Amino acid sequence: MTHAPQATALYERHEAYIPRVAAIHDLCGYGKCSLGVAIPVLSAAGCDVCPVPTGLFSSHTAFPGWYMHDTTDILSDYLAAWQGIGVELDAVYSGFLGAPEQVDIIKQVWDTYPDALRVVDPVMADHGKVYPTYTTELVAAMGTLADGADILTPNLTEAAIILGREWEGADVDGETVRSIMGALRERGAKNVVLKGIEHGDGLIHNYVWGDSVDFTETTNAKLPYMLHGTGDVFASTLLAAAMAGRDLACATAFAADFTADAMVVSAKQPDFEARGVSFEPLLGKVTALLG
Ligand SMILES: Nc1ncnc2c1ncn2[C@@H]1O[C@H](COP(=O)(O)OP(=O)(O)O)[C@@H](O)[C@H]1O
Ligand SMILES: Cc1ncc(COP(=O)(O)O)c(C=O)c1O
Repeated sequence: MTHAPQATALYERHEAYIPRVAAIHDLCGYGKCSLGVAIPVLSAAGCDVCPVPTGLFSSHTAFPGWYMHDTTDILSDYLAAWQGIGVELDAVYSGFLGAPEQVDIIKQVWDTYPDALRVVDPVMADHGKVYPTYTTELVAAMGTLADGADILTPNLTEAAIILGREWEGADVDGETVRSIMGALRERGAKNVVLKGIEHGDGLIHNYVWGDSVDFTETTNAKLPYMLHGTGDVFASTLLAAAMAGRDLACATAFAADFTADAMVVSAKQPDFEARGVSFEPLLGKVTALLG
């Protein structure tokens, strides 16, 4: 007998209610990523997005000569002021961070809002390499944040770092996928979405597994180019679908399809490989999640 994967929604959407999401990411002046993706995508899903900037960047670090301003010093007062005016949150979505102290600040936010959904995109590395602004301390701290997530969305490099394992490239077999996801769950992550796996079949595979979803795989044709910002588009659309009341199997499939569609739109723009992923014309698909 075959067993159809089961999944239950992590967030129950009530028709007239607008959920509030704290988006804890950097702000980039140029390049499609982080808050520049999270704010429009979650807003299109009818969420009230409250940004917490972890840093200010002139551009995505894929561009040479980028400038960064670390905002760690302002964050405690910034968040205390929210408490002063009684801000309530339904979800806390963190991504690219500027310093290890920011992990403690996010854990304080979790403590302040114990019922809010904790979504951790452990943005810190790709293709076996840590991003240039990430120190050893920040990488270690990010691992502890991953352990407290309700939804954790690492790529293979980030998963290997969190688990202290060797990065084996993007082409890993099904047994390795289960072993990585099982180990991340054992450390404490409730649901894991493992992104960007290849099995040499011309497809990109994403996997989701956790307390609220049986082990499920989604596949998309692998497009013959890479663009910066796709990780943020994937995580933001996944959360948009979850906040619209979709279960994580549906949300993962939605995110993978949306990201691939955005990559196709991007390829029609001038100089597209430099400008990163363009998703703006597709935001109506996110709003349609509410229909
Ligand atoms: N070349 C591609 N073709 C199709 N989908 C892609 C491609 N690159 C990325 N994606 C989609 O975007 C998701 C996020 O990928 P990626 O940008 O590699 O994440 P990260 O930046 O966090 O490593 C993938 O899991 C996949 O669904
Ligand atoms: C400033 C900044 N923000 C966010 C990201 C994450 O971007 P991506 O979605 O391309 O993984 C990066 C990656 O290098 C970055 O440099």
